[in-house]
Amino acid sequence: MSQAADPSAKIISRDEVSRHNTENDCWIIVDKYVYDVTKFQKFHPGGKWVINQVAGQDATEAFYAMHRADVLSKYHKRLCIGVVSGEEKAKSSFLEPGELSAVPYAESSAWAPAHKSPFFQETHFAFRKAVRAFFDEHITPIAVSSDEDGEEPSVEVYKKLGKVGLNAARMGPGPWMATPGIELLGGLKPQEFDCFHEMIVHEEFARIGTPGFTDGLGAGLVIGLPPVLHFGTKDLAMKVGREVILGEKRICLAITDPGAGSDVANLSATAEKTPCGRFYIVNGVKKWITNGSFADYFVTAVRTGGKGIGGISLLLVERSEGLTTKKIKTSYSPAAGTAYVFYDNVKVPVENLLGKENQGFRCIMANFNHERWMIVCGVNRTSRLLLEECLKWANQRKVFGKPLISQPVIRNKLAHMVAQVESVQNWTENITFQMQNMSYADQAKHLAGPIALLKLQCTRVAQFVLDEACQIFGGRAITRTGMGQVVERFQRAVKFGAILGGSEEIMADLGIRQAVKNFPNAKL
Ligand code: HEM
Repeated sequence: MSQAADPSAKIISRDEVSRHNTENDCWIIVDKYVYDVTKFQKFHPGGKWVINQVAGQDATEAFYAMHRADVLSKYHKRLCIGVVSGEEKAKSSFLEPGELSAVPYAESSAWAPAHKSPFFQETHFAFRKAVRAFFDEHITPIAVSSDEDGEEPSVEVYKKLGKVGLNAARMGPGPWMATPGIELLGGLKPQEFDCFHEMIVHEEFARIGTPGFTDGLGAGLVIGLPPVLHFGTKDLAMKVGREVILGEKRICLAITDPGAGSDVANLSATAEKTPCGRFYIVNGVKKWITNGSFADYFVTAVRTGGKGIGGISLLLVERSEGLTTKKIKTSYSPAAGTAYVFYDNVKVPVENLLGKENQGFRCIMANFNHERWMIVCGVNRTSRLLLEECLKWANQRKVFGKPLISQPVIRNKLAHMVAQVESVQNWTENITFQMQNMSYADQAKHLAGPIALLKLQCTRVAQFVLDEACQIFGGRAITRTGMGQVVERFQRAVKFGAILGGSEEIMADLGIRQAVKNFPNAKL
């Protein structure tokens, strides 16, 4: 909370607070601030009785036993009437926008006190701070309620992200970073932007802690736009790239047929050329298309040739006559805009072919590496967020008269969570370094296997972390509001990463198949 927005300029003594100790005149202290909760009591979700018990008192300990710190930042402006005298300079319990968490392991090691990183340098530090501040100020305040209400992000939100380069950044380094009309955060120059800056962006999106709404914020763009930029004609890449990067239009990737799933080679949607040769006519259905319900563009996998991978092409289809979408009720938030896409004789200009006809499978596979790596960055950041929640909770929650963290069984759980999250982080940074130093084509050749295995490990770890987090939070982990809400939300989304972009089973198989390719006298 910035000082400018802080209504607590008035200095109030503890004595003065203690005189406001009745139901009709009720002040409390939390941290260094004084709150007048007289009117608020009757709206308090935990009831007025609990608040009355601490009227006129320092309620800091009681408060933190029951709430997340962000509850206070939400109500601070409305209820705060001053600061306790002599404590004006004490550190605020709120993080300033962009500030790092002081909880151990809440940030990756590059950001930990006294640590150094071979990968993250000055530009990354400034960039992370600015990106986080942007999210803290513009996105996080609407994220929880949008996730809960299933409200899709508006075009205005997309435009906001576009203006500061956060749509472009999710494509990775490339000429699109210099799209006119965007100004990168943290004073970063387009030519300085690398894969580690991109990693930061994916991580900060995930740190919001609302997987459904966060997917609504452009998961479709991250996987849908790269094929246009890499395999579309120059004109198409320029036009669509600009519109999507600036947030004026939304895009999604429509590969999965209801019947094919991970078995992409067997998809059945068709595209037939018109006799004049100028259009394709597309027919078929796609399912589980993230952002499909509000997308303007659909990068669609279609069958243009015979059976198997040799008959697949990739087409950019605009929302137009014959194309309709219908929302799917998923376990995570409808804010992700997950949808069916129906194609009924949709006419698509041949110039919208991405790559070559019947060679779409290659484009799809090349795109998968980036998608899987992006999933890893986001999922492991969410695991880390859960870890932070658990550390804070175990520290503040008292059971049997002692903080939860004083129980060896809880410390043991936390130790395994930390060890696993940090392992994935380090492997991810290594892979990111390889990506940074390989061409897009070389990445497809050399990193498909390692990225697949990394994704497998990452989503296994996420499920382990989530399972332990549930045990640590107990009933709160299955409650949509309150202390365990981040854990609860992740329970409804954890399988997303384990299935999308290739299931864990496919990832394991691909990883080993790729490795076997390089065996001398390979037997597979
Ligand atoms: C500025 C003062 C306060 C505000 C703004 C506030 C706000 C809230 C909110 C929003 C909730 C709903 C759950 C959540 O989202 O976390 C809640 C629940 C609750 N609050 Fe407060 N609260 C305040 C002070 C207190 C105090 C001083 C106590 C106890 C002495 C207290 C005890 C509780 C309890 C017991 C619950 C229910 C928790 C649960 O269901 O697990 N609150 N409060």
